Amino acid sequence: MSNGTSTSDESRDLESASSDGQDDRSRVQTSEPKGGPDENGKPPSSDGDGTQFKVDDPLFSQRKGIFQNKEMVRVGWVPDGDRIVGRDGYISTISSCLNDAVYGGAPNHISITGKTGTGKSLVSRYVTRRAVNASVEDIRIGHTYLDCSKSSTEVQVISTIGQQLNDEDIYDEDEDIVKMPDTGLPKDKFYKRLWQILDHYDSAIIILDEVDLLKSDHVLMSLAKAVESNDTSCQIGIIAISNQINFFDELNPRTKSAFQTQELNFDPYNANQIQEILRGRDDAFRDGVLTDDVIPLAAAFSAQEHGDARKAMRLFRTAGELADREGSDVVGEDHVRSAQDTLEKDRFRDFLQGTPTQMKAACLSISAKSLCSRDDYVITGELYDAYQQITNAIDMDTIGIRRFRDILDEMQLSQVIETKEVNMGKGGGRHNSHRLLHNPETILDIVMEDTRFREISKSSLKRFA
Ligand SMILES: Nc1ncnc2c1ncn2[C@@H]1O[C@H](COP(=O)(O)OP(=O)(O)OP(=O)(O)O)[C@@H](O)[C@H]1O
Repeated sequence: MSNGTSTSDESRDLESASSDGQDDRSRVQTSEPKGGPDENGKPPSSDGDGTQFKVDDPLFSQRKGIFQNKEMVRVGWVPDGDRIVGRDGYISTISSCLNDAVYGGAPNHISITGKTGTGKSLVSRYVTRRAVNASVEDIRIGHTYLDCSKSSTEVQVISTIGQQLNDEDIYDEDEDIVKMPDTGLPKDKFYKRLWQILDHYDSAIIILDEVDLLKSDHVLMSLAKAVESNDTSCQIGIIAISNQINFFDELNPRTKSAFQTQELNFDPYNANQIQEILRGRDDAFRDGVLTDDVIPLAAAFSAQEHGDARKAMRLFRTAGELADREGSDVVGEDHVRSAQDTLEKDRFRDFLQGTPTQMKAACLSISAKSLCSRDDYVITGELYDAYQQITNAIDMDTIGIRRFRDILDEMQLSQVIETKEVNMGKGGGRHNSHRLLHNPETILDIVMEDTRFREISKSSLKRFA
């Protein structure tokens, strides 16, 4: 199998792999000792500016790490086609939509929906890269990838696309170099500069990931109509990606009429496909370090969440990092379980960050219930009782049942809980009943990080349930 390339513009992935694909430990190992011996007779090294350091510095391990090429298990790494599993049909449809760009013609716009971790970004970036490489002589294809969760206003989108495409000196009609700042210009000037930059290309493929997070869809219309409006001669093809299945139906009608797309919906993976995806990256690890259980277990955890390859890749990488950190020579089942726990905590911490204290108290109440009761589902009234006891115990304001229901709705939307309606039988009526989708211990650990909840110990929770 051949290695793919990484793209520098990966923005959603916060993991810190080094850009050359080597982890930091292997770089320490390759430092060549220079200069005279130290007080123990060992040769000292220099970091190039004359600072001396010892090769056997106890801060750093001299052992070989778990990874051979950690970059390959970074979520944003774009592999070659032989490592892409089960996406041939989508690859073929997207490539036919982009085909005209290869000759400098107009690519078709594409809208892609699908659950998280179904390969939408990967396949879009992979096919775009193939199209750019396949362009016929003298045809220039510009390509950009933009994460709209980071660039969500119209100006941010325009300036980011302009900056990414402005990779060499482009001159305007007055022979001045076109510069694309982040801010400080009226909107029409941003657009003018973008059109000048785009004129430099025959066609451009613009990937807008998380497009539902755009503050306004006007920018989609402007880009889609740019040639028709004589703003630029560059033929633009937009690949717009969203997790929200209805996003494209809900566009403003004017945008929808300008932005006609080939629609694709990516299916989730099954556990076997996830295993295959991970096996396609096992050479990220050194030979023989992965025990047999690692890939099936990581795939099973990810398959529980609709077959999310993003989660699988994170588990795979984090398990390796944990093994590396504890100085283990192998990655085992325990590392995958700990990775699952770490990632779940991170995810829950992200969710709770910035939410009101009331949300934390509500989370605590359902965690207490699910720790102490054999019944998976708890009706709203019982949860509210537990919540009230908790807020009273720590002398916190208590919200009314209506607002509490809103909080439960929010928890359901964020997939912290699952809610169903239950019929309590004759005279009992119908009630909403809720089930925690996470490990209650994990949630307790995170909620307890907030000092206001510290006085409630884990052991005392039972009395609230
Ligand atoms: N078919 C596949 N073959 C190999 N690797 C894959 C495949 N699908 C996804 N991956 C890997 O899984 C991870 C997540 O994929 P990707 O980011 O493309 O998903 P996504 O659908 O765009 O997710 P999100 O909606 O969360 O952005 C990446 O590391 C990607 O390389």
